Amino acid sequence: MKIYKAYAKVNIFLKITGKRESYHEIISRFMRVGTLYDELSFAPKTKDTFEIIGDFSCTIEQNTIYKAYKALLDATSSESLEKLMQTYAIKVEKNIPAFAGLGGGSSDAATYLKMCNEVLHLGLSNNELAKIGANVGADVAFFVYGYDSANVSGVGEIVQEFKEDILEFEIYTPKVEISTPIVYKSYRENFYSPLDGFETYELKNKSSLEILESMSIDEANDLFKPAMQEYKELKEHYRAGWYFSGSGSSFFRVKEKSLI
Ligand SMILES: C[C@](O)(CO)[C@H](O)COP(=O)(O)OP(=O)(O)OC[C@H]1O[C@@H](n2ccc(N)nc2=O)[C@H](O)[C@@H]1O
Ligand SMILES: Nc1ncnc2c1ncn2[C@@H]1O[C@H](COP(=O)(O)OP(=O)(O)OP(=O)(O)O)[C@@H](O)[C@H]1O
Repeated sequence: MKIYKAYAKVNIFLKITGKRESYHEIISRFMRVGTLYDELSFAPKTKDTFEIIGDFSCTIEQNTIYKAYKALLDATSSESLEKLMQTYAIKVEKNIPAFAGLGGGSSDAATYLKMCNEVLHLGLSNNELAKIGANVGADVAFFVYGYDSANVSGVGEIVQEFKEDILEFEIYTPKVEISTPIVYKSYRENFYSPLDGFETYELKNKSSLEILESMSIDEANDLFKPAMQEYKELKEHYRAGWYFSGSGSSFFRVKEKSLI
């Protein structure tokens, strides 16, 4: 059966620009990590209920793939979608670590939406799929569009392709289970200092390499300081010259060879 790749991302920069109810508005450069992906495919079922075959610590109901199925069913009321999932399981070769700030759950959800759209000929556009996925996870929209690099804003729903050279990354994910809501809450209570319009404009137009060469880890990512405050053990893992992705716990840096 066809294998679909669900790529990881890193946040080259992530700055908060305001609040929207319990969420935060951001401006962030997302870059896809070409060498790190989960592999999704349809597979024969081993039981009668909705089935995800793979190494997950969460329940089916908590799995972003199941949430994406529910959201797609809600949006389309497609009988063929129900039939598809009565006939096949979703098999996931999980390579992207969880609680890592690499968008693994969101990427799986986006890939699942695209797989169903393709095999069932649902004819949904990327805009429609991104809207359907928005309630599953803030990063789903980026993965639906499938850009190598993009400026992402709003609470993740505005995705604008950014044309630039793709970088290769080294990624280090310490075994620290970071909760995204806890990090955002700490940011709001202890570090809230939204970026203004001019600074946002400047950042959106700089290449990822320029950004990484000109900003420190805490300048590039507003969630780094709150993550360090809430998870003190992160300090043992930080090394000079590395950057922080999303709400963590992954650190990354550009591989030497992509600088040549
Ligand atoms: C840190 C990022 O990964 C950046 O790439 C995302 O902003 C977070 O993406 P995510 O883990 O998919 O987040 P979600 O599962 O949608 O949201 C989890 C929780 O994080 C907080 N949250 C998330 C996104 C956002 N723009 N503002 C927030 O305040 C909210 O408390 C929300 O309930
Ligand atoms: N398809 C999925 N893949 C991985 N984790 C999932 C998935 N669905 C639900 N989860 C649960 O979500 C939590 C972490 O999700 P995820 O791997 O997306 O982490 P993350 O690194 O925090 O992502 P982000 O970069 O969006 O912050 C864990 O509780 C995990 O069990």
